[in-house]
Amino acid sequence: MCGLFITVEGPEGAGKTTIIERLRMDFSASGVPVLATREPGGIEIAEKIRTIILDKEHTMMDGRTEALLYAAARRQHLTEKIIPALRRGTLVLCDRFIDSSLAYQGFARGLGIDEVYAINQFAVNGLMPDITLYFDIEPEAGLKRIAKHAGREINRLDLETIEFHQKVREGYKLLLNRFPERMMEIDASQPMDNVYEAAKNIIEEQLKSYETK
Ligand SMILES: Nc1ncnc2c1ncn2[C@@H]1O[C@H](COP(=O)(O)OP(=O)(O)OP(=O)(O)O)[C@@H](O)[C@H]1O
Ligand SMILES: Cc1cn([C@H]2C[C@H](O)[C@@H](COP(=O)(O)O)O2)c(=O)[nH]c1=O
Repeated sequence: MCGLFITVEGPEGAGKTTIIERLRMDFSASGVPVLATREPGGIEIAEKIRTIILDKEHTMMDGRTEALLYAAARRQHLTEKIIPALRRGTLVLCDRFIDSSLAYQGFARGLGIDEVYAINQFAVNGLMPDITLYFDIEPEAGLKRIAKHAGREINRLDLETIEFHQKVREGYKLLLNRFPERMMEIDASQPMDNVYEAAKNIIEEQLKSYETK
């Protein structure tokens, strides 16, 4: 695989989507081929799965069903969009990936990080991100941001209890210890420009070491 695969993770309202869009525009303007995409979604089949998972009416959805649907959406997104882009040498910026499943379904939902990792290994077939930027924020602060964000639809996962969102953050902290070689933490409670600069610097460093390989 030739391109660089960067994922951005974190609790709700950490600023992932906003910063990815700014990175996409800036890298693209400086001539770097870049693709910004998201999970669950990014392509038609996965966007349809997203609608099913996040529908507020689906309160009866079983935790394992939820985990399998995220993994299925991921598989299709990888094969149809991410892998072809990486083969073309593109910088891929993906809003959430496998670590969301580990933190939300594995830890917060209580299915087990190892169990959810196993079903996801079947989905990704060994393809892991080169770098994962973890945007850290207290869930209360992140949820306040999205409540203020005009036009941001509130989905089934947003409506989970504050304890659930705190467990998501705790889950991410466990993952930082588990994958120190690829996961890097950024304080996302900082002003937007600082978060952006921190993310951009890390990616530029990666691009440099990648070019010298
Ligand atoms: N560093 C920041 N400081 C203040 N507000 C921010 C910051 N970053 C993002 N925001 C604002 O917070 C809101 C949520 O941002 P964004 O949608 O990028 O978060 P997200 O991490 O993608 O959320 P989710 O995963 O829940 O979709 C937006 O209104 C955005 O403008
Ligand atoms: C990929 C993935 C996502 N989730 C959760 C996290 C969020 O609550 C929603 C996605 O909404 P966003 O506004 O696009 O962030 O889905 C999850 O629980 N597990 C996953 O694997």
